[in-house]
Amino acid sequence: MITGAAGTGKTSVANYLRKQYHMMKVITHTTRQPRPGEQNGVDYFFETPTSMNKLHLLEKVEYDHHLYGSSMEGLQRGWQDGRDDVIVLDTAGAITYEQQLGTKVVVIFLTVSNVRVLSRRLYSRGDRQAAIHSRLHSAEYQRDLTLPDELAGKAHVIVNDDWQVTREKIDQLMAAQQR
Ligand SMILES: Nc1nc2c(ncn2[C@@H]2O[C@H](COP(=O)(O)OP(=O)(O)O)[C@@H](O)[C@H]2O)c(=O)[nH]1
Ligand SMILES: Nc1ncnc2c1ncn2[C@@H]1O[C@H](COP(=O)(O)OP(=O)(O)O)[C@@H](O)[C@H]1O
Repeated sequence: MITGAAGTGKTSVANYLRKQYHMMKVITHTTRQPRPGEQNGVDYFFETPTSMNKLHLLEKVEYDHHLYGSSMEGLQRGWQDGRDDVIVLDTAGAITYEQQLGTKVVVIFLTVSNVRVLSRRLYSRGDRQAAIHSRLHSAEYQRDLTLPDELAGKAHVIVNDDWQVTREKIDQLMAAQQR
């Protein structure tokens, strides 16, 4: 399970785990608009508020004025062929999952040494200026910059300043899990 503020590299780490360790990325649902390059059913299931409300979600949050939630159908895809799942959540969702699944789940909290790099990363990812502004000023983004007390001592904190170093830390974590 990967959590942390916008731009800290959650999606990058999830994609790395998918490619390098053949994990199944859990596709969650959102009412926000797709970003350039995002595909329905790959990055998210893009929903309307009406279609979102019809889903049987395990948990649901509001983040920067949009709804996000995870469904049983999304989670079961990985279980069918015995692969480990990787899911990307805000810290509220991460707390919910950690409390429900306990030791069955490995929690990674991503952060950076200097938060000012985050807006640049969102910009280079192709996010629109207005979306970046709204995101950086949202209460949820501000909250997710800090490891919540509920995850202290449970989450593996990785400072993602340098992608090469982050990859090595993920590899070490994976090796420790397999022991
Ligand atoms: N609790 C919860 N959070 C989710 C879910 N899907 C995505 N998120 C989180 O919602 C937040 C906003 O996601 P997104 O708009 O893709 O922005 P990003 O963090 O900049 O990639 C991120 O913290 C995601 O991890 C979900 O199903 N449940
Ligand atoms: N260590 C890093 N150094 C520079 N850019 C990075 C690093 N890690 C991720 N990125 C880039 O920053 C942007 C945001 O990363 P992303 O994985 O989408 O973050 P999140 O899912 O947490 O919002 C992407 O364009 C990604 O390629």
